[in-house]
Amino acid sequence: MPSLDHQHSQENPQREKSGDMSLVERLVGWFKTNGGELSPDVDIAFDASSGYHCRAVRNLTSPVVAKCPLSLTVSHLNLDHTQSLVPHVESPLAKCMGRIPNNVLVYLLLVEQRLHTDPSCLKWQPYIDCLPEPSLMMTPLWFDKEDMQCLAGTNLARETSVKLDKLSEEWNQAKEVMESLDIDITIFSFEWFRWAATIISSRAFISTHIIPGQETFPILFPVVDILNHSPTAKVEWDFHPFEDFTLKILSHDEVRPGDEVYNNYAPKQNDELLLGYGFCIPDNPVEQFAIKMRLPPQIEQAARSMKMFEPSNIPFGMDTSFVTAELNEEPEYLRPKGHPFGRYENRLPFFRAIPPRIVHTFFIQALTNLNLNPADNQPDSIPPRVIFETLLLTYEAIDKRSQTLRLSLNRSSPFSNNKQKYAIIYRDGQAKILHAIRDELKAVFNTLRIHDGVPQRPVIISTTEALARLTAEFPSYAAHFKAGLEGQYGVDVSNWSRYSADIAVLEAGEQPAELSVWNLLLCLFLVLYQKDNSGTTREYDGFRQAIFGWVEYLLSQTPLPTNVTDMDAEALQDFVLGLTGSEAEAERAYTWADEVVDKFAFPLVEEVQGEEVQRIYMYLQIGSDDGGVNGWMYQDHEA
Ligand SMILES: C[S@@+](CC[C@H](N)C(=O)[O-])C[C@H]1O[C@@H](n2cnc3c(N)ncnc32)[C@H](O)[C@@H]1O
Repeated sequence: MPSLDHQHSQENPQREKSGDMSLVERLVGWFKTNGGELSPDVDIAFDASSGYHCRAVRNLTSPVVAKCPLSLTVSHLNLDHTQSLVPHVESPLAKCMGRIPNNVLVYLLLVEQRLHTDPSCLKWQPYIDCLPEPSLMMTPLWFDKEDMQCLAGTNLARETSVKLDKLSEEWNQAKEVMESLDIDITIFSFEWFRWAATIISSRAFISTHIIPGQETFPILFPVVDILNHSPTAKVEWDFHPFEDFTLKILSHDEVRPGDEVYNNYAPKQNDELLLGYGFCIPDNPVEQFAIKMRLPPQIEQAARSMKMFEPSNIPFGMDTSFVTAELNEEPEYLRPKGHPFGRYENRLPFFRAIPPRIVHTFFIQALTNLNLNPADNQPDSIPPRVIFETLLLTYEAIDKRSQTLRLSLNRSSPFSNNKQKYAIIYRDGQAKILHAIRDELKAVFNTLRIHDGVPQRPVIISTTEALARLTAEFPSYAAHFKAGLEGQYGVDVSNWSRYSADIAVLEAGEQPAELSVWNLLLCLFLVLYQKDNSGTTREYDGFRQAIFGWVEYLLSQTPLPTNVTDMDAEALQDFVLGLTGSEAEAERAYTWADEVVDKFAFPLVEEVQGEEVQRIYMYLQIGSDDGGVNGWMYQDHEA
């Protein structure tokens, strides 16, 4: 297959010169002669970064910038000889009507108009000659390997290959149909097919307003489509059905001579702009982060049978319309604070960035993780423990996603081309949103931390705080436990910051230890609690001691196991002072602690002196006091 450049330079050397003003003059002449209107106050200019565009040459005397009659439009309809809405073109492609989808037929028509050498077949030549060349195409469909690297970690990286696959499938099917109809396909190729698809995605309008009452299809309006996009342009699209389309600038008297006159393609996010048009808007105000998520089918089925998709069972005051909405492949969007579309209704401020369907998905998973029956939960009084689990699952998913799309700091190297420039604008904008939402969720964890004292509300703690409580409440047991830690893990327990630093280092290495420390600690806590209850050691005055309160809470969530794991109970003696009970009791305590850790412990990355370290946390509350209706969940936590 000859290369594109070679192919088109052979046919028409003029076409090499994008920006050639004689081509524009020819286009405008042709347009006006055939019933189009272009304001006398504007001209068409060209620059390398945004191509042809419209510019005011003087103050605008009227809002009308351009008006294109239906008769000049390009669409598959031109191949349909049974209609009289638009002129017909004589083309063998007419035989493909009904055999090739309309949106694909228009690609073939464009390629034919672009490459056919017989002038008598060319209906829109002045227009086609001004369309950007393949070498100027900027959408990811035209990215090379290096350009694609700029999209690494973004949703568009995948969508680009999905779109290319779909296009290639459409091309293969179209080719098959043309061959079966004995159409000469020498001028057609996938490369030109891709060019035509890009022309349509970057400049076609939808037919709905000019040809109402018919299935929607893409339609090109020559000259009107020369205006570039600005998200702040105030314009009116004035369609006269079956007649013409006029593009008007509202507040036209604000446009100064020399200003670019913009269209507004409607609020579009950078993924849509980049994929369809090949450019992006820096700091695009409507930018969101697309996310697709489904429950595993079995869990979804079970949840449905438990009526969890009934609107009356949707928690947190969320909008319930998603339960009846058609499930499709469309993504949903994470919305950062201050988004112009507003955020999602939710009684819990930290969930307002997240679409209700996604929160609901994690809510169901949270109930599953906690072995709770949905019927026991009133949607308007969900226990904080369940809220916390939902938050944790949401955070973990967003945190994981944000690992694959890091914030890029101090980008200093220049872009090697405009494709990369726009790809990076999009990529960095996406990373900024994702990390802002991750930080918003993470801020809740920061408020739930305690560093000292007996907590008066549910908390999250690492083994550092648990050991500190142990030292305060049971000093001799703590001393024994710490000696065990030093001996077994080589950590320095002489003060809490040294311990934290050492355990974090182990966590990052090949033998992470904090889960095991939790296991041992909880085992000790239980032993202490049981001793106390049996009245053999000391008096227990209920909630004044955090450790006993925590054990009671954990026992309410995870009862003592009936089956125990075999273990070396003697090894426990290095940590649990005076472990004189039966071996079976020690094994039971250890098994219980293991189950609790397995179910409730979670990793959280925190920043210590500018470095990210991972610690293992537990959610704990004292006894049954879950923080009440005005608890942490209803506060707005600053990221
Ligand atoms: C409808 S056409 C506008 C006319 C186009 N400039 C041309 O040369 O024919 C849309 C294309 O214009 C360019 N474009 C539009 N708005 C832009 C903007 N704000 N910044 C950069 N390029 C823009 C993109 O290449 C886009 O695919």
